[in-house]
Amino acid sequence: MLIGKMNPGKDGDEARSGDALPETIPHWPAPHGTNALNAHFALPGSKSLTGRELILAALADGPGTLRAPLHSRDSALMVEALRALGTEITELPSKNPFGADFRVVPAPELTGSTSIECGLAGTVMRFVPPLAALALGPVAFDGDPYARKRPMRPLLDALRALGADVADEGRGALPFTVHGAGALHGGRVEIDASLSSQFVSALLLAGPRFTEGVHVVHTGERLPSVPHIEMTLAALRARGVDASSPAPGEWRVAPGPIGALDTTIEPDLSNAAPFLAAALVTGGRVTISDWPASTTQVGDQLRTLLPAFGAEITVAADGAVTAHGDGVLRGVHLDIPEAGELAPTLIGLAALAAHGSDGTDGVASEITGIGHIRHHETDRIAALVAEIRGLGGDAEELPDGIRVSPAALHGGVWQSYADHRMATTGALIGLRVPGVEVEDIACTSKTLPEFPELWQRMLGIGAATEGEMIDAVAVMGVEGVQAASPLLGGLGRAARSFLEGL
Ligand SMILES: O=C(O)C1=C[C@@H](OP(=O)(O)O)[C@@H](O)[C@H](O)C1
Ligand SMILES: C=C(OP(=O)(O)O)C(=O)O
Repeated sequence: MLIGKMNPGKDGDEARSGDALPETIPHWPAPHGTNALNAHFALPGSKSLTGRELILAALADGPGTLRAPLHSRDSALMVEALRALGTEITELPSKNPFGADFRVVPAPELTGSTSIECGLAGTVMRFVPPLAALALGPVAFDGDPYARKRPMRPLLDALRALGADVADEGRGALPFTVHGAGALHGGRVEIDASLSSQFVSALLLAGPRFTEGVHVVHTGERLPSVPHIEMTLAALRARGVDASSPAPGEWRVAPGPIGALDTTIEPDLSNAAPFLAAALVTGGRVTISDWPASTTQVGDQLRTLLPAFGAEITVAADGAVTAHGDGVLRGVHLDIPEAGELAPTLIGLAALAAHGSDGTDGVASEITGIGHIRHHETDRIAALVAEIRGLGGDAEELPDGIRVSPAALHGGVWQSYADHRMATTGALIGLRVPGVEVEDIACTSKTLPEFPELWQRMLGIGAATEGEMIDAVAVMGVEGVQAASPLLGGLGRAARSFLEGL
C-alpha cells in the first residue's frame, strides 16, 4: 500500500551509520555501469503539479479531470486527504502507462471531523491545512516520525492571523488540529517563508476561497524555491483566478471562483535529474521524452545546471531532452536557492567529480544557497555529508550548503533516511563506484515508485520497454503477453499499467 508508513525513517536529526534501524529489508545493490548509456524513456507526472491541481480541483466551481497525474505515496496521501474533506475523486481508465486519470468532484461544502495522514509529504502537510480551515469541524493532522520535525509554525501562525483556530500545543509542527469554521476571513498576512516556499503556496492556493482573498508578505531575508511559488500563481491563473506578485516577496490572490478544468500533468522534471545525470556518469546519452516546451517546473533548470558538470544538452524537434556526457565530471561552484529540490542529485555528481575517473584526478565543488534543504525529508546537508564520508569521500557542511573535496570513493552502504532523493543519489553514485548498496530503495515510492524499474531499464536490465510491449501485444494479444510474462522476466509496474490501460 502506498500511503501507509512504508518506512518510518530515522526519528532524529543525527545523520548516519551505526544507529541504523533494525534491518528487515535487504539493501538494494546499486547497478554498476561500465558501458556508456544510450537510453530513451518517459517519466510519470510531476508531484508538485499533481498536488496543486488536486487541491485546486477540490476547491473548483465544478468537476474536473487530471490526466496523466502522478501515482505515488505523496499523491495518494493528497487524494486521501481531499477525500477525507468530502471531495469525490475517482480513477478513470487511461492510456497513460503510469496509471489512471483522476476525476475530481468538489464537495458542496468541505467537511471536517476527520483526520489527515501526511506521511512525509511537505505538500500535504502545508497545502491541506488552509482547506481544513474552510471545512466545518476539527481536522487532525499527523505524519511520519520525521514529518513531525518539519517546520510548520510560520504557516500555522499565518492561518491564525487570517482567522483560523489551530491547536498545536505550541509545537509549531505536526501533530496539530485545525478547527474549521466553514469560512476564513483572509486578508493581508506577514509570514517568514525562509524555511519553505510551501508556506506561501499553501496560502495562495486556498486564497480565492477566503472571504477577502489573501495578500501574503514575506518578511524573511531569504526566499527559497521561488519557481514553486510561480508555479502556484500560474496554476491559479489557468483557472481564472486573479493572482499576482505586485513586488518581490509579495503576492495577492483575489477572492472568487476557481474554474473547473480538464488538465494534463507534465512529467516530473525534478525526477529526471538522476536519469539525465547518469548520462554524464557513464559517458553516454539519456533522453527523456515529452519534456514540456515551456514549464514552471524547476527541473527545467537541469538544462542549464548539468552543463556546469560537463554535460551537453540537446532538445529534439518533438521536445525530447537528451543529456550527453563524456564520462569526465567537472567541479562546480553553484548557488541555487531556487533549485534546492535538485541539490541531492547535483551533490551526487559533485561527489563523483571529486572521486575522479580513470586516471583523472578528482576536483572540488561547492554548492550553496540551499540551507533550507535541512528541512526537507531529512536534513539533506547533514545526510549527504555523512553518506559521502561513509564511502570514503571528503565532504563538509557549510552554513547554507556543502563543499566536496577530491577523494576516492569506495563501496559500502548508502543510508536513505526515508528520503527518495537520498536513495536516488545513492543509485547515481553506485553507477560509477562498485559495491554501493542503497538502504531502503523503496522510499523512492514517495514520488517515483517506478524508480528501480526505470533505472534498470535505463541500464538495459529487466523490464520491457513500452515499444517492446506494443510489439508483443500486436503479436500475442494482451492475454498472451500476460501468460508469457514469466518468460519475459516478469512484467514491471509500468508494463502492467500499460496493459491495464489498453
Ligand atoms: O511547492 C512544492 O511543490 C515544492 C516546493 C519546494 O519546497 P521548499 O520550498 O520547502 O524547498 C520543493 O523543494 C518541494 O519538493 C516541492
Ligand atoms: C522537498 C521535497 O519534498 P516535499 O514536497 O515533501 O517538501 C522533495 O521532493 O525534494
